[in-house]
Amino acid sequence: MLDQILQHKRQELDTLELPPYENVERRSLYEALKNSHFPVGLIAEIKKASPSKGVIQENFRPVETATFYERAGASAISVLTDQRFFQGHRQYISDVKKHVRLPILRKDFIIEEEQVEESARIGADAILLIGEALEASKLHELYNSAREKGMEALVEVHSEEVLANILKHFEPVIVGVNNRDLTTFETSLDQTERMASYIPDNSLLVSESGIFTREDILRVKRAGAEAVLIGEALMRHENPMEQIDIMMRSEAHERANG
Ligand SMILES: O=P(O)(O)OC[C@@H](O)[C@@H](O)c1c[nH]c2ccccc12
Repeated sequence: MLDQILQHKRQELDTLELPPYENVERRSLYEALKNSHFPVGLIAEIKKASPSKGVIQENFRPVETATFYERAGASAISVLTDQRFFQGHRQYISDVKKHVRLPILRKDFIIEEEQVEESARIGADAILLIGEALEASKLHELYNSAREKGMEALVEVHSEEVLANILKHFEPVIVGVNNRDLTTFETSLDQTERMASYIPDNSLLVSESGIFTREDILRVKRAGAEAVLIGEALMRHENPMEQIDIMMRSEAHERANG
């Protein structure tokens, strides 16, 4: 599946037209995650559909959902912009950015410099860079480019080998472990537990995908995650604020902390 997506991205790049610059104030994803008032930072994701689950939310209203996430105390918002496989759009970033004060992560398959420039123009605060989709040297180059443009990057990995390769080049400030294998869609929180010991001490670990309950959150937190990235569990709920409350603010957290 990942190969198919990347092939499509390369085709899209041939006709990519850069939009004009949105005049935005950039916000730090890292700071927002560190300063979470929940026991872990929360990146709340906006996605209409995915290749593994099909349409997740029929009545899709990205701006409204983003404002609910913000009111419920999320640290940051992730917005899918891939059209073909996730029914996203780059316009959603500009729209959401106008209505919330949280940092916004552009969730897409970024493989070339033009997409980094595009992300800066539409007002993204951070971009996703997927270890499994990029050569480590290319990933490093795009990472530096994002930083130069005033953005941050969430460097996502699934496997230990891919992480090891990246660490030969540099230590990303924010590392995401994707619990989902993008080639098979197999998802297991074991992945965060397996990978945690390989993450550099100074990197902030985000556990991504397949998180549905407060027990799931406690589990990845215990493994060392300082933040979680949650999509489906919030998008399927008709009241995402209540769902965030249930998952993030539980007494179970207080017991675990106290
Ligand atoms: O909906 P979930 O299982 O909570 O997962 C969210 C997020 O981790 C997932 O959308 C994701 C993680 N890495 C990606 C890379 C591309 C597209 C999507 C993703």
